Amino acid sequence: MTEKPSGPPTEDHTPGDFAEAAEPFALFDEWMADATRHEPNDPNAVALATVDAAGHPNVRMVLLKAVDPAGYPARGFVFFTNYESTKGVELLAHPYAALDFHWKSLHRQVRVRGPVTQVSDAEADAYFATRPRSAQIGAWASQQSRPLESRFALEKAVAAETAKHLVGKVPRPPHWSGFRITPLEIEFWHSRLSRLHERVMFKRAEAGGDWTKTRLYP
Ligand SMILES: Cc1cc2nc3c(=O)[nH]c(=O)nc-3n(C[C@H](O)[C@H](O)[C@H](O)COP(=O)(O)O)c2cc1C
Ligand SMILES: Cc1ncc(COP(=O)(O)O)c(CN)c1O
Repeated sequence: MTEKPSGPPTEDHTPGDFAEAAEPFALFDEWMADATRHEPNDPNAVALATVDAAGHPNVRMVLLKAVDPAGYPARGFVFFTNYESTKGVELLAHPYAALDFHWKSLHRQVRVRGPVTQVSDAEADAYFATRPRSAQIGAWASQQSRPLESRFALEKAVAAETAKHLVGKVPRPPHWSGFRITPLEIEFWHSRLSRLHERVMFKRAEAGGDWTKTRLYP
């Protein structure tokens, strides 16, 4: 396969030396803010890796909905899904995950690994309440990741749920909620010329612990 040029030289995409950062959360916020300005869509899209009961990896995209502010005990990365989906079942059985953000137009990648916890009902309710009504109905209608007989069967389920929730607020389905990944590792990657990329890994032994920072060969 011939390689297409991947845009302008990238030396200038990250002014300053991001290896100077003392801790990863502020740097992540900066990079997410840059992505929000530059990516054409879904700057918060992230690949989420889990493992199944056989120890086999699985990966799919989700949308990052929050990064906790400083001071939050299990400060981490939050997304929402159906707990009965494949990812939901895998995370409930083996609550450890990896994330991979790739902001193509910025030539940047951030990788995260850490233990996973369930968000509180209050957090899930608060986020669910912000979703468009049609997406709230969809959360009731979709048995995510289970076999669907036909598109018509889904449309019937949507119609039935719409009829059930004609008036008033749509409550959050009990099986629809969020997961929080509390990072013990965060790696920042920025492409440089000749594949001599910049990599900086932050690690800590436990949530709330001190970060160590290491440069890695590209
Ligand atoms: C850009 C993008 C963002 C997505 N965001 C979510 C999300 O936040 N939550 C979710 O449940 N599925 C999301 N999906 C769908 C998932 O990738 C996946 O198809 C679905 O959740 C089923 O995954 P599972 O069978 O591994 O549980 C997204 C898909 C794409 C392409
Ligand atoms: C099935 C599903 N659930 C949840 C989400 C999360 O995003 P939102 O809450 O904005 O719908 C997505 C985003 N594509 C999705 O596809």
